[in-house]
Amino acid sequence: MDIAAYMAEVGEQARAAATQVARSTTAVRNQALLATAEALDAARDALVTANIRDLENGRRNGLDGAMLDRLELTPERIDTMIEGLRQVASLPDPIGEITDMTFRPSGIQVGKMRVPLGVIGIIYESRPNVTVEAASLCLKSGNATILRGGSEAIESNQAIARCLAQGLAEAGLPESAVQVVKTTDRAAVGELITMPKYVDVIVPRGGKGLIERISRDARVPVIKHLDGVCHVYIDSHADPEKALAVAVNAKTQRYGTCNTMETLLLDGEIADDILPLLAPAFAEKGVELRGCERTRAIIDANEATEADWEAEYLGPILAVRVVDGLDGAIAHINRYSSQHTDSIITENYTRARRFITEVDSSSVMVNASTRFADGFEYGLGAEIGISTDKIHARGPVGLEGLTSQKYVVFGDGHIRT
Ligand SMILES: NC(=O)C1=CN([C@@H]2O[C@H](COP(=O)(O)OP(=O)(O)OC[C@H]3O[C@@H](n4cnc5c(N)ncnc54)[C@H](OP(=O)(O)O)[C@@H]3O)[C@@H](O)[C@H]2O)C=CC1
Ligand SMILES: N[C@@H](CCC(=O)OP(=O)(O)O)C(=O)O
Repeated sequence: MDIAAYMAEVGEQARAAATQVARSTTAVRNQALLATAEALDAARDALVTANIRDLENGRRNGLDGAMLDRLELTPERIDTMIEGLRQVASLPDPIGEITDMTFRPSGIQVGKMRVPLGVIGIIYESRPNVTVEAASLCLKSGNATILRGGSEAIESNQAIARCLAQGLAEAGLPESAVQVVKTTDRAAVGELITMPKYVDVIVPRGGKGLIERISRDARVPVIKHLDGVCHVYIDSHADPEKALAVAVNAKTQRYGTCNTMETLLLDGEIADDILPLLAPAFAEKGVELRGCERTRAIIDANEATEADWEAEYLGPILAVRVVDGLDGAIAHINRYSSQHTDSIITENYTRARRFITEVDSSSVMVNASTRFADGFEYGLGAEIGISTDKIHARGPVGLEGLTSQKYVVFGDGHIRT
């Protein structure tokens, strides 16, 4: 396959489709979402068969249990994808909303209209359900999409792509409004991120390898959805019961997500009291602790090295460090955090305020688990992911994050003097 030619064709078709999607009505886009839900429901057998092929290939290629779990399409996960499409259809349409209308002294009326971004390219992990989530949010917000899922999910994603094409066609929208890249060759990623003529923005969801590639090569604006090296800091004014509950939840509720805690920080003043409570709770869950010297003087833990403070384990391992108060915690977080999500456990109002002001991450929390960093939990209805960028969207990105605003001006033959 000539990858450059193939991707140029995909891009050209997406650009043409974007115009049609942008001018379609809410009802038509909702019809496409609901018809896709029906198509998925009717294609359950085909989806499972395609997914079994992916799982078999994955096993042969040595994928670990966590990766296989993310790859799997169970009947319940197909239900959730179908339900997700229906939920997105029921969300308010952000497109076309005009706000901030004011009359200027000249007599013209100036406001802002919410509009789609155009063509969005999304590069994401081997989780077939993300194909449906990303496609549905982009379509609802009036965009065309080029989806490049993880290579291990290629068969499942192509089966889902057929359902999306069917849903779009039934609503009278071009099938190329959502295209799933047909090749696993990473050269296609290289093309996607260097086609500003056809692609308006790239959303990369992934880890270190993807970060390096995007930072080096992208020539299209990027909204990074990257790794989560998330922290919980237990302050000396923490309520021990809350500290225990939050720390255990932030690490163990789901190991493989970007908002899972990877490093636990404790104020030296309370480490002696809290660590002996935390250690058995983590041991019970099978979490390996890697501690600094001060931690290992209090509890049994393996030795943490510099690499552990930077690590995103995505598994049952936790780095633990005893720090000198809030200053030590903020310094550690701003040095090692990936600016995704960080939380302080404290009953002290002033320290909580300092933490949320001085920690430079997309979500900063007080007495809450980092696992809450999620579009659904924040009330956005759904999310495309969690932006670790500062512009154009930061934190969980829902429909609004996939749009922009343009100025609209109403006159009545007004001229500037
Ligand atoms: N912030 C957020 O919203 C989210 C962040 N993540 C992060 O993703 C990571 C886990 O997912 P994982 O699947 O391991 O991520 P990877 O970065 O390994 O893969 C994600 C996607 O990027 C592609 N990719 C990776 N490296 C390159 C490269 N050098 N050139 C071109 N394409 C590349 C992969 O393609 P291929 O299949 O070819 O490897 C895949 O499609 C974690 O760091 C997690 O925090 C995950 C979900 C959401
Ligand atoms: N916001 C999500 C996590 C983001 C996500 O999808 O991560 P992943 O499971 O690594 O693809 C959640 O809280 O479950």
